[in-house]
Amino acid sequence: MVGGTGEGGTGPTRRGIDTLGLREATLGLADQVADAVAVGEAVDGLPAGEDVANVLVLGMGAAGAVGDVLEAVGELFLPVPVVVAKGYDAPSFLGSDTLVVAVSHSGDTEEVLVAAEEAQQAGARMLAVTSGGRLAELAGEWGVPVAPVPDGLVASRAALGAMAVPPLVCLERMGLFPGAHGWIQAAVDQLRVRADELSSDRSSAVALARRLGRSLPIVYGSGAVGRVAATRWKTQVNENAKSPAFANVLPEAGHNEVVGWGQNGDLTRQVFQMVFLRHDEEHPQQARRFAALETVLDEVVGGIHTVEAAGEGALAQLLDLCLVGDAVSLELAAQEGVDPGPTPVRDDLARLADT
Ligand SMILES: O=P(O)(O)OC[C@H]1O[C@](O)(CO)[C@@H](O)[C@@H]1O
Repeated sequence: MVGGTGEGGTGPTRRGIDTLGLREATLGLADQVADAVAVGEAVDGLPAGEDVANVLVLGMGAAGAVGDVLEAVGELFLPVPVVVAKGYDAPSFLGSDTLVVAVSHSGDTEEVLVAAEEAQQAGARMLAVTSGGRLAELAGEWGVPVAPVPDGLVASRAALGAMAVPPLVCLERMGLFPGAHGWIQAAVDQLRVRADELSSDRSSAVALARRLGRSLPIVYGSGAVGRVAATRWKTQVNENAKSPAFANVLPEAGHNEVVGWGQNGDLTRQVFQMVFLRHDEEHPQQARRFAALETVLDEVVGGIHTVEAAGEGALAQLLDLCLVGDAVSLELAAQEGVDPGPTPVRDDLARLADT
């Protein structure tokens, strides 16, 4: 369910330009997840699961989001901690009892390659998730198993299922995530239902994008599921709609960020709208806090919208929220006439940093 306050409403929508075909790839998440199960099952030469003390995921941007998903799953289901490293450096606990999952769609993301080399030198057990590039070459040299990302997935940010699911299946095969197949199947079932709804011109994503208009969204989620989904919403709005967006996690934000709301309310009301991501895993006390937050924020933001996850289990609900956010980001792009594919500012940044 998507609901809320604020201006706008449903109506005929423009699909706009989409040179990479991100919309089709995004709405195909259910098939992507289902296909990725077979990829995870086919990975050869997995390291032993015995005595794995921790899991370290290396990834940047959308591949870092894969790490966030694995971290949330770890928090909810795994007997060992999962940590995500989004940068050049691997954490100091890295050792032979660490399972390192190096994720890069292109296989050429510099930070991941540097941290993966460090992991290899530390004698970590490794798995690479990539469609090729230098990471695939290194994996070949090191004898590291690879979960291949299939050709045809247009960008890292449209390959969340293809990159996150094989490691989950591998974790199950290594004895670290019993029941993974069942939770993944529940996610596929829900993603099919959601994609049906989202493909309509009068979908909840179209309606929410219209209400958000040209405001800056601030996305709040709670717990592991809400934290990861809110961050994914933010980054997808950034990358697809090329718009500023922000995310924070409850209950922590209630202890600091929320304290700043109220001052300059005339200004914040013109600029920001809130999106609350709700799910069945949230702490009962959190439900009361969301209601209280609506009262506190009502006067100082342009609108408050609630998106409720559906599906059986935490993984289904997490991916469900991600899919809605992906769709909203694409609708925001369409309604502003923005092509979601190219990311010129990031390309400029990389060029400037390399000169
Ligand atoms: O999965 P990859 O290819 O490592 O890309 C990770 C991130 O880096 C970029 O390719 C470029 O910054 C992003 O599109 C992506 O989110």
